[in-house]
Amino acid sequence: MGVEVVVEGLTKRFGSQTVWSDVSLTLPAGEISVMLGPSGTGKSVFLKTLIGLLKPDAGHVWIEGVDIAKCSRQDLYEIRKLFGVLFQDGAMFGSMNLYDNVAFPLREHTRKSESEIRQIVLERMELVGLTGAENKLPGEISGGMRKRAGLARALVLDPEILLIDEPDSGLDPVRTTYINQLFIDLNAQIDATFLIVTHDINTARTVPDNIGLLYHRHLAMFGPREMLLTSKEPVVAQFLNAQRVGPIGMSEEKDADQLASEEGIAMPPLPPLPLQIEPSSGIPRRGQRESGAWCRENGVVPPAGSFPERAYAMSLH
Ligand SMILES: Nc1ncnc2c1ncn2[C@@H]1O[C@H](COP(=O)(O)OP(=O)(O)OP(=O)(O)O)[C@@H](O)[C@H]1O
Repeated sequence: MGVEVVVEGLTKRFGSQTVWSDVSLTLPAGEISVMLGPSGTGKSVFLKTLIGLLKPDAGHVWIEGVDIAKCSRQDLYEIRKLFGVLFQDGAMFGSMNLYDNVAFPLREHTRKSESEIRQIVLERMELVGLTGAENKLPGEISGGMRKRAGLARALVLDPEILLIDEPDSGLDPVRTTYINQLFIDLNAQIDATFLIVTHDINTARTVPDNIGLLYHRHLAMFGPREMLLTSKEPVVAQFLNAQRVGPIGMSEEKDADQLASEEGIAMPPLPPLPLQIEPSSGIPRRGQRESGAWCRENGVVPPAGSFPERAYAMSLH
């Protein structure tokens, strides 16, 4: 089972620029969370701070009783072994074939024999659908394959926490759907805690158990998927439904004139809530909740046409 990540009052500055301040959230163990936010709001900086590559100016990141923000180098080294990280471009070594790229963390961080390494590498490559591509160089394969190779490499040390930065950037919609299904299936299989940074609204609406939104130097909201998808909070509703009307402008916040010009233009109604993607095995993930459960428990009526209505209609036939 993955481990919980507790973030408390986290603040990060570069010189006089505050990237975000007072960010508090808990990534529940074994669940999938997605972090959204307009460009430049510090999503990548947030991932790097969680893994201790960047030091926050204030706050804590608690993992298994250790505060990443303040711990010793030795503790950080140990805690990092819990993480698997997939960077945007897969971050492959260009001169090594995929096999050697995927084997790299095992050769660096373990004393496993080459035959043990071979078994793990081939298993992980099979998991991400790259069997047969072991001898290819990163430059010889597509962006989608590079991402999957990066994922195989992030998985070789059996991570408890997977941080994934924009897995869908540069991928076509079909490949994005495949990689999203892969995340759901992986989560079902390895039970790690996932945090995915994405700009893809469809991914955010259908993949995670929880959604967070960074906006204007703070965490606007973090919580269960259905909570954010039904939220009428203007920033959240605008972002999750990709609308132009709302407080978010082309370059961050809209100014008073822009907002005044939108007065009287109502936000369009929320679209129906989609079903969450299920594992292809048909066996529910450990952290999976029934679609509509959050809405029911919190007395929220989902927008017309959402999953519960459909499920209800189907159960009548
Ligand atoms: N090492 C650094 N030194 C100084 N400033 C930095 C550093 N890393 C990031 N920044 C700044 O922090 C801000 C947030 O950057 P970050 O890459 O985290 O944004 P993002 O939300 O991931 O953006 P995008 O969605 O466009 O990838 C930016 O203004 C960036 O210029």
